[in-house]
Amino acid sequence: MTDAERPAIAIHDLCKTYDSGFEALKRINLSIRRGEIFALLGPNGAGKTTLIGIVCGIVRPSSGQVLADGFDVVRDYRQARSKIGLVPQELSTDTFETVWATLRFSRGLFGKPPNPAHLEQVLRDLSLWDKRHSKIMQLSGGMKRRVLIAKALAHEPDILFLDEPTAGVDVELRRDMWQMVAKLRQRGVTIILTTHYIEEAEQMADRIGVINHGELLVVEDKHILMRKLGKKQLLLSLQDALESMPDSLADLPLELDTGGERLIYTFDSQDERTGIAGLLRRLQEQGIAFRDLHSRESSLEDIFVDLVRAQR
Ligand SMILES: Nc1ncnc2c1ncn2[C@@H]1O[C@H](COP(=O)(O)OP(=O)(O)OP(=O)(O)O)[C@@H](O)[C@H]1O
Repeated sequence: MTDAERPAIAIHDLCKTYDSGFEALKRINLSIRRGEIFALLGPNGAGKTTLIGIVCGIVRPSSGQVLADGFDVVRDYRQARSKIGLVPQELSTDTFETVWATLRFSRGLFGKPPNPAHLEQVLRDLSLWDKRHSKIMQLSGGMKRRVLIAKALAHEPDILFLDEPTAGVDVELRRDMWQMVAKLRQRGVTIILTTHYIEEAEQMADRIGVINHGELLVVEDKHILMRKLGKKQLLLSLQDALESMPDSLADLPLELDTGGERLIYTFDSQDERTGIAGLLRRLQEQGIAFRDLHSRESSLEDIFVDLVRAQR
């Protein structure tokens, strides 16, 4: 396999059972391509942080194998880890050290020779250059988050993990972060992120993985996922509210919404026959009049909620 063909991360039959006996990951198989932005989505407790922890060598797998750029994360821990930058969820950066010293030290930990020009670039990209001599504990929460990212990039990793990068950050920082992600991607860095803001994944990611109860439910190209699992809906605002769905319409994929004031008709966006003409005819026969109608397509969030619900 050439360098270009080798996946950034290759996960084979990965299982994790914590000492408590809790099975956090159940035979995960996943290959992350070089240079892609991969969004890992899942509800609370799904196993995302456990998975990231294993890839980054923080959590020990129970069985299975993970390769980062070809290096086994357990056996070749140092080489594997040097390929990876991790921006963790938690802020554990409250130190007396300055921003600059922290970055220099972090780079040194990975055995990389000093490179002040690289560190300067990272700090400038994150609007932290003016703060380089500040002690980290004196920075604001948003600035500390920027430092976490800078720290993860100090050793020039090829693979970057962002665990809930935008949870609780303000609009400006969120925008800066996404600009930075776009820039890193242009340089060929592989980016894996978890987020509760599914809209962000919808905008940024090339591929989406959905995990729940330690199982990967889907891994798919974002556009294919939206096309395959996306539904379209026709929303009809009724002239007069209905108390309940008339029996005569029970055979249709219809729901009554907002106190009987709206009918929602769901159809498959791939299907040529939408059934809308038939629906409108039947409504007319029933004397159900509407004052407005519009259509909407399911968002990634709708698809995500459906997938997780279906597993339950
Ligand atoms: N050290 C541990 N011992 C026992 N169980 C654990 C441990 N760490 C995590 N778990 C359990 O494993 C499951 C997965 O946790 P994990 O943190 O990986 O989920 P997550 O998808 O990252 O959730 P969140 O979105 O809330 O961060 C949870 O049920 C959690 O309680």
